Amino acid sequence: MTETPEQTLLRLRATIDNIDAALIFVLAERFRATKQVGELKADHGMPASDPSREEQQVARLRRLAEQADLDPAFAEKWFNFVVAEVIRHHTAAADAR
Ligand SMILES: C=C(O[C@@H]1C=C(C(=O)O)C=C[C@H]1O)C(=O)O
Repeated sequence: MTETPEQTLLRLRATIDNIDAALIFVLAERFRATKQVGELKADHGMPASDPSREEQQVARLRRLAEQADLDPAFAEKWFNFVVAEVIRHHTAAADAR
């Protein structure tokens, strides 16, 4: 029996909801790790940001995005958005010392 368009939409949306949930958990794990990096940096007077590391990460993520058929410019934008928030946290951790 073939699906109706409404059933197809519901099925696809269930997949989207699962993926969104997975992204939230993955992001939470990433921030759990970067929080520890922020505390380490604050404890040892290290700078909040590391532009050369970020450059390497962007190059790697752009390559991965191309392989995955994802727009590399979008991957870079997403990374920069996340890193800006991480650096905000690191700066706040250093200021709190
Ligand atoms: C997490 C770090 O701090 C900053 C945040 C990064 C990130 O979120 O990937 C990368 C480099 C740094 O600007 C780090 O230095 O590794």
